[in-house]
Amino acid sequence: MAREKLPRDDVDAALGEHPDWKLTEDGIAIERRFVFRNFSEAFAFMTRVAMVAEKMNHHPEWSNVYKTVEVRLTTHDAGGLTELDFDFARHIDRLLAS
Ligand SMILES: C[C@H](O)[C@H](O)[C@H]1CNC2=NC(N)=NC(=O)C2=N1
Repeated sequence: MAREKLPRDDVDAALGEHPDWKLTEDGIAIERRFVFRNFSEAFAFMTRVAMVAEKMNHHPEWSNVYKTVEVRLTTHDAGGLTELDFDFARHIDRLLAS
């Protein structure tokens, strides 16, 4: 999938399909905060997301404090949001459900 920056209308439409993700202030990324029962579950989630990132060759900007993981998705090569970011968000949301 090309790393083509999405027009704002497409971003808004995609955001509608991913209600748990918010557009960042700078408008070039989407972000979501996950809170788990403990550090171990948070880290297990990060390990699974890392495997998806490697498979997609598309990597998150993220932070972890104890049982909280904050994830920011953007396409560095495009300087903004692409389909890959929303694909990645969908994969991440599915991990939560599994
Ligand atoms: C060379 C390699 O394919 C690129 O640097 C990939 C790696 N992972 C990436 N991750 C993200 N989020 N954006 C990118 O543009 C990107 N590019």
